[in-house]
Amino acid sequence: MYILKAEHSFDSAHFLAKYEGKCGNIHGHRWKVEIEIQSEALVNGGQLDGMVIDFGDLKRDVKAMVDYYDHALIIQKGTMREETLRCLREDGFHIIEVNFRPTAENFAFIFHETMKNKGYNVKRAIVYETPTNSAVYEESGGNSSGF
Ligand SMILES: Nc1nc2c(c(=O)[nH]1)N=C([C@H](O)[C@H](O)COP(=O)(O)OP(=O)(O)OP(=O)(O)O)CN2
Ligand SMILES: [Zn+2]
Repeated sequence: MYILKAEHSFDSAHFLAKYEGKCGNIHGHRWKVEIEIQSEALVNGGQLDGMVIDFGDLKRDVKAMVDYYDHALIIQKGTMREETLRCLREDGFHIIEVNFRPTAENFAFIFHETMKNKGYNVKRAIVYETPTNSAVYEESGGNSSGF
């Protein structure tokens, strides 16, 4: 089994609604995202000879995915007053509303599914919220579709 890994980071702020403690306040992270893809075989012949896929293509797709969240305030829908949201937006702040609680676990799942939907055979997605805290999502039983 071959496993390729690409990583990219994004900087964004979030808060955990209904969380008792400091993470209930707006705070920022440099989120690091690692995507691993797997393949039993390598390409035979041509430009991709000896590769699973070109690292350049994998890196481009991971970067595009995480760049969407870069330098934004990520808010779970329904956890901030509409008026506050409107004022922040009117003042030019970049707000991204998501329909999940913005935890490392949920981001790991979202990034796994996003890459899978692009056709990659994703082994796992790892999201570091801090240099020492990370969450992993992988499908139980493995996944053998895609690249
Ligand atoms: N299982 C999870 N637990 C927590 C998550 C999460 O995504 N999944 N997230 C948070 C907060 O967002 C928080 O930012 C992380 O908290 P913490 O580990 O306390 O990080 P710090 O590096 O700021 O901790 P210090 O020890 O103060 O340096 C909470 N839990
Ligand atoms: Zn946090």
